[in-house]
Amino acid sequence: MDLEIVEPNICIRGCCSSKKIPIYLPPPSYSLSHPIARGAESVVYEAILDGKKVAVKKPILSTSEDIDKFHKELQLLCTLDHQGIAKLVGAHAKPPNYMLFFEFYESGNLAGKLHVDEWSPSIRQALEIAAHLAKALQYLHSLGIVHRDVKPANILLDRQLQPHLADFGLAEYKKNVKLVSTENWKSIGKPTGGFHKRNMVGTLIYMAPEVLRKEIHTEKSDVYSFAITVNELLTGVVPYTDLRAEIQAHTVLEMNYTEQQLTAAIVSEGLRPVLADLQSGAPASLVSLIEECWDKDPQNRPCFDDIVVELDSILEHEIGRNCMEKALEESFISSNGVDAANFLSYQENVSWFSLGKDFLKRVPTALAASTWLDSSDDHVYSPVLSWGSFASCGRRETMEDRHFLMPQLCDEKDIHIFAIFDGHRGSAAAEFSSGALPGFLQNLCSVCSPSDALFEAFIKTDVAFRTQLDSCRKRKGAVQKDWHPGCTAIAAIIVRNKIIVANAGDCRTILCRSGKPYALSRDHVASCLEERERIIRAGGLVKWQVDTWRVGDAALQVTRSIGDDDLKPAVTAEPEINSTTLSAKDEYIVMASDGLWDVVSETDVVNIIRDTVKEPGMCSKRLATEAVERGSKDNITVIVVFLCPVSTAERIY
Ligand SMILES: Nc1ncnc2c1ncn2[C@@H]1O[C@H](COP(=O)(O)OP(=O)(O)OP(=O)(O)O)[C@@H](O)[C@H]1O
Ligand SMILES: [Mn+2]
Ligand SMILES: [Mn+2]
Repeated sequence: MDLEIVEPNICIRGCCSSKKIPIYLPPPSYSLSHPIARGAESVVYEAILDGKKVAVKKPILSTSEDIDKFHKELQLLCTLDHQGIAKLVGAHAKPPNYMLFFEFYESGNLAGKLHVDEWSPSIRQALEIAAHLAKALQYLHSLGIVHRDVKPANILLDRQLQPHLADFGLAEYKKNVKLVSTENWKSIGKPTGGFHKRNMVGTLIYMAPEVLRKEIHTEKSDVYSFAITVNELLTGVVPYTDLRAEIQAHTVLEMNYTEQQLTAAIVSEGLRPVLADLQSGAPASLVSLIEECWDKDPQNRPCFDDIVVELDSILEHEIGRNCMEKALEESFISSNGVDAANFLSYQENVSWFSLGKDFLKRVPTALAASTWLDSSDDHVYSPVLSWGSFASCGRRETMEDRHFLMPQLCDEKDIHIFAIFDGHRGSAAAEFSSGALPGFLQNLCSVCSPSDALFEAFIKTDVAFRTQLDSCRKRKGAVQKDWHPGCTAIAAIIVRNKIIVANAGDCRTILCRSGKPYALSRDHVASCLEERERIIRAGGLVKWQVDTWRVGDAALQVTRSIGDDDLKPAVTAEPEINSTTLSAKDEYIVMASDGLWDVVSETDVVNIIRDTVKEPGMCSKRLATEAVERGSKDNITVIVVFLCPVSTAERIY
């Protein structure tokens, strides 16, 4: 952006000057459109400057100290030029309007991206953001500047999701930082109850122990905040929001935990956020770098010169790994003969999901008028839904669970479908079913009731999968003859105030009604007498093997499933269907694969959700994490659907 510079380009006080950035933008060159953020100390607007979209930060000036602060921020910004730092393009540095003009970053700040958009970056994306950020901080520190407010809300993302460090409101030359004086604390906010509290908590979770003790802030304190931020990026969890019970409260943000308690725990007990876990794919070297960076002793934390080198090498390794996997896939695809060594990778390379999805042509949305809403009754209770999910492979090496969330089926705002498939003997059946079931349901919704549609869709999906598997077997060598993948399935349809759950296998759905859990499905396992008798009547074989009742030679524990063609028809795909009418007493449903229910009881689930921020994605994640911690050895998938509005205060902020 080449803007005309009016000489002398120096502020009234003589402290801010620049060769490139105009300090007195003439009012006709810009127009503010609307505020996009309101901070404690400023309002940020979207604006147009010389025909280009920009962001304008306009400080709230109430005292002469505030004007000093503006000059300091401008002075620093004029000296900075780095692609990892939010770019200042101009200023208006005289009364009555003090303003800073920045390049506009389209994807907002990292806090919003993670917790409002629920973006979950790949390991590679997270590493790239961390590396860019580390370089920006390395640059700042090389100029002798400490930022002192590194946190996701101050990291802006452009369209390509590259990070740009922003908000130099607290930045300072190292030589000028004496003590973190109360002056900084004063400037953070006038202590007006709720706001003050919220702002303090939002900030203090990123502050290093020495800063919390009001000792000196050094560049190592930025290293600490950087570590908390990168860990948040990897886990997607707001720091300290899923603390264990031993420390009194589960969530800081619910304010059970006072600032003083949290500060004390961080400073004296060495409390830190839950570290990113290796199961999620975070490289071990990255996890230990985070731990080093948040060491309680600033001297033990590495400097950004070292962090940059380390992150670059972790990133290179990660890219190398991705390339190798890709090369393997490609070499596989280009080789025609599929030999035994390739067999495993073949199973994984057939896209069973696409096969399922393309199995029948879906009805164009406009045509698929559902009859489910026809029996309209004007006075029925209508629940207000919000939903979220979380899936983890837990301690297993592979993930065989699949799930889908299909709110607003066929654009109907009152029809929602959610489903989980738990694969066994490979993930093929689960993958295929998650692709195929929605299409079948969509086709059936205009011709039969929701429960009939569910019943039919389960059967059709099972037949389709086994047909598909057969035709793969016929293509010579493609799929082994004795490979019989299967999956359990649970699906819930919510139509206005009715919920209908279809289940085949041991996934489970519960409804929390007046604070108590009610099962909306029954587990189909061989340890259940009724199911055992049904299998035998259908000509199947049930034996006590090792520790429990199991079906057939495959020794399956579940008695109903999609796929498992060696055990058909005894192991049926016919679902059992339950339904209920919802009222204001109904709070939420939880659907999960057996990986959760094996170790967490229905009552525990209700208790855990009670203590978790009321955000369905976070509740799902919290339940799955709990199951892993309790030693679940299985894959875990959880879907939480709230049935009544949850106040935003109880959600994230
Ligand atoms: N250049 C920009 N492009 C897009 N959004 C921006 C830009 N600058 C700021 N914002 C938005 O405004 C918010 C506040 O900006 P900034 O942190 O600089 O202000 P602040 O008043 O110092 O805030 P705080 O209350 O955190 O101290 C950012 O988190 C971001 O969402
Ligand atoms: Mn900020
Ligand atoms: Mn600020």
